[in-house]
Amino acid sequence: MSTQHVLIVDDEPDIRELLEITLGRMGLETHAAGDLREAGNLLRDARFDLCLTDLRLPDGSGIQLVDYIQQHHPELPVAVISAHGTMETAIAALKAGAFDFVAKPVDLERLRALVGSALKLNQENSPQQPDRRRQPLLGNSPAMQGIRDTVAKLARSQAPIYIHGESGTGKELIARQIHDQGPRRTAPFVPVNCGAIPPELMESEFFGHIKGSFTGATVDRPGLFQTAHGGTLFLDEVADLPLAMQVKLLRAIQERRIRPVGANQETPVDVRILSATHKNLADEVAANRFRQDLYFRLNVIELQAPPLRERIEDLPLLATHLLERIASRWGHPSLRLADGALHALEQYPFPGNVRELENILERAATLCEGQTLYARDLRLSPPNPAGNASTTSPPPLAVGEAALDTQLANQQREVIRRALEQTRWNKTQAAEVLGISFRQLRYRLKKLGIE
Ligand SMILES: Nc1ncnc2c1ncn2[C@@H]1O[C@H](COP(=O)(O)OP(=O)(O)OP(=O)(O)O)[C@@H](O)[C@H]1O
Repeated sequence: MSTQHVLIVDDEPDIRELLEITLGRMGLETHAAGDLREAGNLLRDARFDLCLTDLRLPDGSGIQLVDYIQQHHPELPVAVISAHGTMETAIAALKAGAFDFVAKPVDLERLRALVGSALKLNQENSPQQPDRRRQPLLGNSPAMQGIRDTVAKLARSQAPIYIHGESGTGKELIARQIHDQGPRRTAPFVPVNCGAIPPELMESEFFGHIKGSFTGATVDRPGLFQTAHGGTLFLDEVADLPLAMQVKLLRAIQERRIRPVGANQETPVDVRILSATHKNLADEVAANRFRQDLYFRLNVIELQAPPLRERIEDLPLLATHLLERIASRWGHPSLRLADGALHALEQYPFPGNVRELENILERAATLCEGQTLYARDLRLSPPNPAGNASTTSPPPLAVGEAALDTQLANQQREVIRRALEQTRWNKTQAAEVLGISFRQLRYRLKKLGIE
């Protein structure tokens, strides 16, 4: 691989030297500039793979350089070095498009991790491995196209992103895309439903614990931060975090260090934080249920996931895609929607958004006869304005009881397995996802013969 070039912009010779030595040891070629003007000249004359800039320069601010690079060299990742206590400027730099920041005094381990991630960005152009497990973010509505463009941009940065949107609008899918398209994609994406962890276990879930730290801690156990090291931690339903945990989380994010329960030492962690909730986080702050300082740290960049009813033009594409998924999961031949059924769906408000669409189609696929789903198979709750659709529907079902039972059992098995996989086999969380109690889940696992 050819040598990679890094532009270092800092007016302090000591820091420049430290950076040049550290990066040189990583096999990188460094070029240094003492101010904005010199940096501009170097950027015009040579090609760089990364730029590291101080925020305070003799002839201007590092944010100006971030802006300049965004405009003239959008492919070049730029990270800023901020003096301690200027967190707000560092956040402003992230908003301007810097991909990350490192605080002074520079922690060399952290610097090396940052440089490593930045240089992976340049390999982005290599063709992506097709990955069948990756779900695309579907929809050609202007709103969805906008989200895909923003995701592509945000994936390159390390800035915390807060995704706001109603339940089932695809917030987790968006977070996954940000992870999958960024330099951290080979490391884990760890989703956590903050509302599903019992408060007394929260600290140990997030930070891990060491053997003997409390009754039941029989082995050392890593927490979510350690599991996500090098990757992304997605805090879903972040508004549900208890206040005591919010303080600890803020500290972990700020210091980029955690202390496992019962440990004497802190451990450095390198995790990008994405978060989401269907609640209005600003309202939660106003009601003193969410800490303002944590809100500012999480909400550096906000993304809105639009409700399905506001981009109903995406429905045919989504429905086709979801039906393909259902058919292939069940080993069915392809399924299709009758025109009347599509029309009925287009009139429906979808309070549960894409997830609800998926559930409606899955249920309809169980109930329908043959390969076509008709309006009445959908069982939409409000009065169906496409009432005339029934005239185009076939006669009532003639499926035998036993066959229906088997289909329903298969469907349940499938949905439960998905919930378990999604929650990394955490039965308490899986029960929550499924909207049933833990006992009910245990009962069903036994009944359906799932181990
Ligand atoms: N644009 C989309 N394209 C394809 N599938 C989508 C899209 N949006 C959502 N989905 C699908 O809808 C389901 C719900 O999405 P997801 O879990 O990301 O929503 P969410 O907003 O995180 O939900 P919740 O608020 O309940 O946590 C998933 O199966 C997801 O794959």
